[in-house]
Amino acid sequence: MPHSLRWAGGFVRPHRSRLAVCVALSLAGTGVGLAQPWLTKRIVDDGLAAGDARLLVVLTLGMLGAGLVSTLLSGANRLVYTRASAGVLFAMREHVYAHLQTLPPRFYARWSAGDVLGRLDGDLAEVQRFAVDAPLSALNALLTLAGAVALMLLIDPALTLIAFLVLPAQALFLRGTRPWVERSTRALRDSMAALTGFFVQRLSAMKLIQSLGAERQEAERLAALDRDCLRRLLRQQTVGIVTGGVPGLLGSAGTAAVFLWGGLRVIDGELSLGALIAFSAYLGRAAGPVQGLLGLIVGAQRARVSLDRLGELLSESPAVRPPARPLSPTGRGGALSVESLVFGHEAGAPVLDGLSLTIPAGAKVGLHGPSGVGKSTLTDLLHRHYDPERGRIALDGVDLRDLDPALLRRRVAVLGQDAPLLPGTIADNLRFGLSPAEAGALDKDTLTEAVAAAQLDGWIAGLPRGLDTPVGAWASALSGGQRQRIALARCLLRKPDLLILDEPVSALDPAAAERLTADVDRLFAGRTRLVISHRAEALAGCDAVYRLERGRLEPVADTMAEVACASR
Ligand SMILES: Nc1ncnc2c1ncn2[C@@H]1O[C@H](COP(=O)(O)OP(=O)(O)OP(=O)(O)O)[C@@H](O)[C@H]1O
Repeated sequence: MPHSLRWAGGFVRPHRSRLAVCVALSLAGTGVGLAQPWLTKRIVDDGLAAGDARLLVVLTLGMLGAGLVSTLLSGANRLVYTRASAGVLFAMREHVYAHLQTLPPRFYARWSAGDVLGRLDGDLAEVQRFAVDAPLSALNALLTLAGAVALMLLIDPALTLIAFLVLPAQALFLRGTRPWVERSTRALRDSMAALTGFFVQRLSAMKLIQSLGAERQEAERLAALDRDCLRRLLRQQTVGIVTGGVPGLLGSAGTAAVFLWGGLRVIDGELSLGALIAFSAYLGRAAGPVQGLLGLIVGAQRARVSLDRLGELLSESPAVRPPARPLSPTGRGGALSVESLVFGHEAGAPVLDGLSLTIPAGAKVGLHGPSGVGKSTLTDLLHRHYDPERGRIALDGVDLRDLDPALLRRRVAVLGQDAPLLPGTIADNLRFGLSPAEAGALDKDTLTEAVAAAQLDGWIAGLPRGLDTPVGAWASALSGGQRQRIALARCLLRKPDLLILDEPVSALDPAAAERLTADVDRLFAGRTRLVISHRAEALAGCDAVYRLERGRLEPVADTMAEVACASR
């Protein structure tokens, strides 16, 4: 917890001056707020009871002025506070997102998107509330309480004692019900996270749900989650009603006692009516801060749970680290050399076990092998999503671990079987990943050229908005072939030295597969290519073909016969 609090504190620190302004505005607001009951007392006792009309006018105007100042102060406070509080939340979220961007595919295979989203959303907000709101609320509450108590003591010390007799009972009650509050809140948050997870998973698998006719089961599953959420929501509300109601009742008993004893003293002439009215107003103002302070303890416990959950996410370590002093490659031919590579996803179970491969600059090499043998794992290693456990991978003679990962991924492009696109236009997707300067330097002619080279020009010319056509949130309105060709045009614009084609034609029919292979060969002629495929069309024209088996590569003499045999 102390370490996590330090982590959260690091995001609050840059906003200290804004928060100090909030405290100053709160102080001023509290002062003005506390002056109002005092003015009421003077209006009743010195204006009304004494029949002083001039003083009555002055005090009433003072009351109006105090109301105006109080509104302005609280408005300004709210704006400054929102700026600081949102700044803290956004900075924390950006920090967690930056960490998520360093995590390997293995992390995304293990964690559900709903779970990560729940932590990015609910847990971060909980921590932000505690880190920013709690100190300010505590300070505000303490100041208001101290001011109210001081003024109550000034009006009547004995009455103050009577008023505060109920406070220990209220405090004890709230303390006792804390675990109940915490349990019900946690249960509700779990249930809401389950609902978020449901939508994240189901929306991306809607086609599957429809294809398998699982709509009814899924609707029932959602209804069950809703019922569970409603049950927990009602329980949390019941807890809220009780934990808010009982202290409220105790407070009313305290107020009744103040009015009874204070009223008797007013009747006896020992206390003025205005003093009793002002006293009761201060009593009302003191009750809120007390409950607020007790509520902060519950807030701290909730924040602790959220900090733990965020800590789990942040303790996931990146699989690779950028080198302290990256080396610059001497050549730019895209020659690849893999030496005695050993790597496994689980300790002691290597997927690649002593694999060696050399691809001279400009050569096209093919690779195939049974499903699950480690072909995609090899691609992930070549793109440095992981580092080898043993052995070495070098691009143009430089170990990948010595290259800046961003530069490596510019020089090595992967065209996979599913070419995911991001929301935006076709042009946005073509420019994706380029720096603003590079993207700005790409004029429409260059984009059109790349699109024509990828044989998308006919299709794009038929679209009313051409390259500015949005691809939609999931790009599901495009065919697999169209998505793949957009990805191919994107690869072209990045001008890689080494192109890895991981099952590039698996979604295409034989004729389209042949066309795509021929286009890639034409567009990337002279550049190094590694083609991973089960399909003979994709492996056509390779300088050498290897079979991946038991973690190593075996050269294949007759590619076509081998692949045809493997695919039977
Ligand atoms: N994130 C992961 N965590 C644990 N094991 C994994 C992970 N990714 C892959 N594996 C395992 O590593 C092995 C190689 O998987 P990989 O995806 O590289 O195979 P592949 O040859 O590309 O298969 P396919 O041709 O079916 O795509 C498989 O046994 C797979 O279950």
